[in-house]
Amino acid sequence: MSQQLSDAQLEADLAFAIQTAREAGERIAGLRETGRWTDPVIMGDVADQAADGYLQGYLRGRYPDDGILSEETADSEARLACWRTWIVDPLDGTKEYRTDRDDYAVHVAMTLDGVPAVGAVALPALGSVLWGVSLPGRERGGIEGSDAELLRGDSPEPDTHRMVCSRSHTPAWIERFVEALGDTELVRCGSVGFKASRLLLGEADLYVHKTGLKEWDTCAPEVIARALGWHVCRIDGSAQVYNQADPRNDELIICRPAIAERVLETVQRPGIIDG
Ligand SMILES: Nc1ncnc2c1ncn2[C@@H]1O[C@H](COP(=O)(O)O)[C@@H](OP(=O)(O)O)[C@H]1O
Ligand SMILES: [Mg+2]
Repeated sequence: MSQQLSDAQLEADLAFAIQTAREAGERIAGLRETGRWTDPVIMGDVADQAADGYLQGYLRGRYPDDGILSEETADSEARLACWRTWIVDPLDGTKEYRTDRDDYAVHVAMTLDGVPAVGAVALPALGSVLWGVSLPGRERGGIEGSDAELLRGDSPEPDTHRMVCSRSHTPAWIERFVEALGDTELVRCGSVGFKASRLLLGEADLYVHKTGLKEWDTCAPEVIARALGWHVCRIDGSAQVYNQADPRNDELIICRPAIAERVLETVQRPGIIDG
């Protein structure tokens, strides 16, 4: 990172991420509550567009020189030249939103030269927003709209690990992985942001996914997990680099640093995810 973000700018960016994630989330929760759309797919599309329009309008107005990468808007290579790029998922966990479940989220993150910096994950059905700053040396995170305290990555390990995995894109290798890791039970739910929130709220310990993720799925959840000292990496152990020309990044591991080596050794063992 060649340039430095001032403390004042960091505060403003964080407040902006929290506010816009919360307000976009309130909009899509409200849309669903109206009961106006009886076709769940149409309702999901309407919510996607409503949240995206809101986020894009706010972002373009406030930060006209920053890059934007959103799941719901045609991509532009202009963002590749930007020091600051916002990466947003207006509705993560679309399938769950459509089926009246609580496990969906709005993600708003900001990256600096591809490094995750600021993030907010709104959980509209729960009325809360998790937030974080993951810049090295300036890490901090928390939750608004809830009395809960977020768990740090060095919090004690339970004897049996609870691993969150996708409800609707459950990979075939997951049972092999869980058996090889031992003492692990599966918790299936939607949305990357919602899954990361399970770890930070003490309801799960580990998240491993291999295929189909995009930068907007992982960026804001990664920021918050890193901000609280959780280990976040790809399946080969390397760090995600954001604002790439191809937003498909596929993989994500989030776990406590204390078990990172064991998780990586198990997931990389021949025949586990490549079998
Ligand atoms: N195998 C796969 N193929 C396509 N998309 C996938 C995928 N695995 C995860 N995703 C995407 O990652 C997000 C979280 O998935 P899941 O809820 O299954 O964990 C979803 O984003 P959206 O809901 O924003 O489309 C989903 O589309
Ligand atoms: Mg998504």
